[in-house]
Amino acid sequence: MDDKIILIIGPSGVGKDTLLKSIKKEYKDRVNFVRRYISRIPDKNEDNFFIEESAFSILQTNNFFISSWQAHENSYGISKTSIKKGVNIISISRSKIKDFEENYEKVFTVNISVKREVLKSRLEKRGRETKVEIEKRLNRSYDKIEARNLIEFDNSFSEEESKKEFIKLLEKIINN
Ligand SMILES: Nc1ncnc2c1ncn2[C@@H]1O[C@H](COP(=O)(O)OP(=O)(O)OP(=O)(O)O)[C@@H](O)[C@H]1O
Repeated sequence: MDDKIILIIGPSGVGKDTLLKSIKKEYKDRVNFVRRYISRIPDKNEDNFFIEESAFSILQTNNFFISSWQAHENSYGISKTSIKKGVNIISISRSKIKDFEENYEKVFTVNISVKREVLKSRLEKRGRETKVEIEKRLNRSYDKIEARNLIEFDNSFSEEESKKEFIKLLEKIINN
């Protein structure tokens, strides 16, 4: 099977980690859920590697990451060795799509979105950020996404419904 990279992008709080977590058990033998290195403590929806900022910069200097970025004052990275043969799913920054498209032929980018008021209520309910930080996230504006294979995914529905729709999409990509 050809290697495939499925990039998951979308604003903070849109439900990326929740969506990936919901399908993990079912797909763990068919899909590599790539864990990110993050310089903050992961919350309960995440399965990532937490490392100190100082360790992060050592890894970065030593070319450990295929892609790394800063978001909301934290560092995020994907190690080169964590991408495996077959299908890989990775939650990344929308600004880093090219890092993968330059290295892999079959890259699919799934843009997760919800309406502003849904995003607001999800961020408030999660309670990870302060009111001011939430307002900043809601007021961020986004440029047009440049991606080779861009797929839009509306995540405004219940977790159950979103999961079903996401599985449909995933099957299409895997069997494509
Ligand atoms: N379909 C859904 N229906 C209702 N609530 C949801 C849904 N999906 C996610 N949530 C809730 O919304 C909040 C944000 O979700 P999550 O942390 O998965 O977002 P994220 O996109 O991964 O954010 P970040 O990029 O900041 O890590 C969580 O509290 C989660 O429980």
